[in-house]
Amino acid sequence: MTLSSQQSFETIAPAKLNLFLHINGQRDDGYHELQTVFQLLDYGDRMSFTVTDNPKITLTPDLPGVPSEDNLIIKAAKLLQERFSQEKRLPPKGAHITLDKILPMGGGVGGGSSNAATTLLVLNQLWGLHLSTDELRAIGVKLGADVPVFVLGHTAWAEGIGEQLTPIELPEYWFVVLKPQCEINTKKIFSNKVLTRDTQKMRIAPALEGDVAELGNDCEPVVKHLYPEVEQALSWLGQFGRAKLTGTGSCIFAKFSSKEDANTVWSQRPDSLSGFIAKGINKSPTCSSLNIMVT
Ligand SMILES: C[C@@](CO)(OP(=O)(O)O)[C@H](O)COP(=O)(O)OP(=O)(O)OC[C@H]1O[C@@H](n2ccc(N)nc2=O)[C@H](O)[C@@H]1O
Ligand SMILES: Nc1ncnc2c1ncn2[C@@H]1O[C@H](COP(=O)(O)OP(=O)(O)O)[C@@H](O)[C@H]1O
Repeated sequence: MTLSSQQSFETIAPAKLNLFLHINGQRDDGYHELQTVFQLLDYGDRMSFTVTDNPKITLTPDLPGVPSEDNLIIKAAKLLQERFSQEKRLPPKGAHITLDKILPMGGGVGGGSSNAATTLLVLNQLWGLHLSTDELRAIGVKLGADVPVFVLGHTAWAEGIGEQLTPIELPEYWFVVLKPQCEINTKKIFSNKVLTRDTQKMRIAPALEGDVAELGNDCEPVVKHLYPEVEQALSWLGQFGRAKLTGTGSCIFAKFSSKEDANTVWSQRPDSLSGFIAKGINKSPTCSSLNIMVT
């Protein structure tokens, strides 16, 4: 049975970590050129989708602080509805979507982008649109630089503004991800005058595992300066391994070779730090259950 003959679908929208993040320049449109590795995690928001004949897109529950029209899920569904009308020349279908948000917002783990990509992948199939993954990636990048990697649905080496992707296979390590008590606006960090913007480009996705461990995040000095709570969290986690910022923060992480080691550190964390433990995965659960080939 294909998904287009189904009416409902439930899945996890996974989180990501940036195992390192280099900023190599700035384009004329203000966006920054990056090199990074996106590591997908086996931890994320639960989402469900039910097709409706009525063209309305509804989402429950509301996300506190995010008006419905700004929610990336609604924006993604509406962009896809426009394509539906163009391709099928029929009145568009609608959807009822539920979101069980567990990922910290403004945390650099890509929750909003992952929600948007999951919406594109699932509704593409439930509405019987049959757009290719490349077409969905092109729609996704209009919603945010981080969306295409979640459409690809694979841990990846990334360049450009984060949309030029090469899938890679990494060992499935465990990560302790800690969330200091602050949310960080991506734009605020990227517009900071003293942000490093001239890290030399690496010529190729390095033989990743060893090399990536040594590489840092160019946003870290600015974020540590503006948010002392991030600096404190980094020094606490740094006692147990190499601790790094993900994206523009505020979450930080360190890698462990077993769940037990990760748990030992997690159980000792200060009360001021929330977060989660997760395993690194190569392929996203949504792409696996939708039988999408990674290319
Ligand atoms: C920095 C990264 C690294 O993974 O992650 P987060 O910390 O946000 O998760 C991403 O590139 C963020 O992607 P995303 O959160 O989708 O960003 P967008 O909505 O496209 O952009 C938000 C703002 O960040 C700036 N921006 C974003 C990406 C980029 N390559 N250069 C930029 O200068 C732009 O000012 C833009 O207005
Ligand atoms: N579905 C969504 N989930 C989370 N955030 C969303 C969503 N839609 C819009 N947003 C907005 O995007 C901002 C950044 O989202 P998020 O992906 O959680 O953080 P980050 O980009 O730091 O990983 C949020 O603070 C919120 O204002």
